[in-house]
Amino acid sequence: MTLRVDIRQTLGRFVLDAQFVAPPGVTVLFGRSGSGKTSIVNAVAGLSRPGDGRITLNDKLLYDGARRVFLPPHKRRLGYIFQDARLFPHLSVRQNLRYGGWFAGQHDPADFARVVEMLGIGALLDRRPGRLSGGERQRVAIGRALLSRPALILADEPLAALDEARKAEILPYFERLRDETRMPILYVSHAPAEVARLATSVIALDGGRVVAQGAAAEILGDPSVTPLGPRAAGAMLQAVIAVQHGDGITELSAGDLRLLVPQIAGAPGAAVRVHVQAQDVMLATARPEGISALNVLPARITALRLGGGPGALVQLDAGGNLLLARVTRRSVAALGLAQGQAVFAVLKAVSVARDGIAGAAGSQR
Ligand SMILES: Nc1ncnc2c1ncn2[C@@H]1O[C@H](COP(=O)(O)OP(=O)(O)OP(=O)(O)O)[C@@H](O)[C@H]1O
Repeated sequence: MTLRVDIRQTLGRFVLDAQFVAPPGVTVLFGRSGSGKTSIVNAVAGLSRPGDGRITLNDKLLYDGARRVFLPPHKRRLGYIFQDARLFPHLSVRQNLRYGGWFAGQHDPADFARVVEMLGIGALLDRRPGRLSGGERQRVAIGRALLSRPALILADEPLAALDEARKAEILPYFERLRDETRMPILYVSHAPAEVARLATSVIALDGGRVVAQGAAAEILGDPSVTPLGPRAAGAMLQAVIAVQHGDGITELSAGDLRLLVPQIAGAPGAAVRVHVQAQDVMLATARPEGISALNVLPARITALRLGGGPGALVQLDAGGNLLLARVTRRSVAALGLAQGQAVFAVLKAVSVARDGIAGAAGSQR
């Protein structure tokens, strides 16, 4: 699946002027509030009509301003997951799920059973949505979207209305959606941890424009792309489980790096992704001794971005992986940090999530 978007739209005083290509996988529209994420989703869904441009999904033309083509929403084969689950309150969970299949013109019992099992909603089938928790309702909404056999799922901040515990409950289901069904998803988020866990590619938005697009690790590791500001910056490393140590430590391998994290479940070889927030990385010009941090990584400075205030973002190459460190300008001057310099990165905290079919999940400090 490849979605191609090239649209211009004036919404009051806001001008959306966005061009991007969403390759297969989870493409996250990432940007602060008001950057135009929902406006793009609405245009792709056919809920709004851009003033000009073109939208295609594979070979299918959804919208073409010049040729006056506008495919109505129900002909676009899209599955929707909103912030609020929007289930039919008078129907049972089973009927809500069947509605998805009915919309696709078919009910495949094997498919139904597979989706119910994947989302762990078998025990809820006879309940009405009013008697479900927010997290359960959202799992049913994911199931309903899947069973409509869409060509693309649109997920507009599907976790935003949930508390932290419910978010942690739902995120693994989106990972399973990504890794097991390979369903293409256009996912709206302004939460860096969510982006680091789920994104295959990232489209960074600012003021209605695409400021960067590319593979998740590359965009998240770029100090010049900080849609939410440098405080929220953080890199994502793709790794595999290398060794399960007897003392409750898991050793990961990422490029030429070895990382130690508190134990996460999974067999050696299982793919994981590691989110390292820039504020959790300290820099030293010599290898620090007598330090409690498990991960002190040799690295090289590849870019430096000085902010307008007291802060600076430093991009590092550590064994072929991009990392970001947030330090003060004062430290940059005191340590004489410069591009090309060899340093040691001290990781104070990382979080680890599954990545790919054989993955494992967990989050550690
Ligand atoms: N129909 C409309 N008329 C006027 N202005 C609009 C309309 N729709 C959206 N806007 C404006 O366009 C801008 C982008 O809105 P949009 O909802 O796409 O942003 P967003 O990135 O999804 O934000 P959020 O994360 O808060 O949902 C906002 O400034 C909004 O006020």
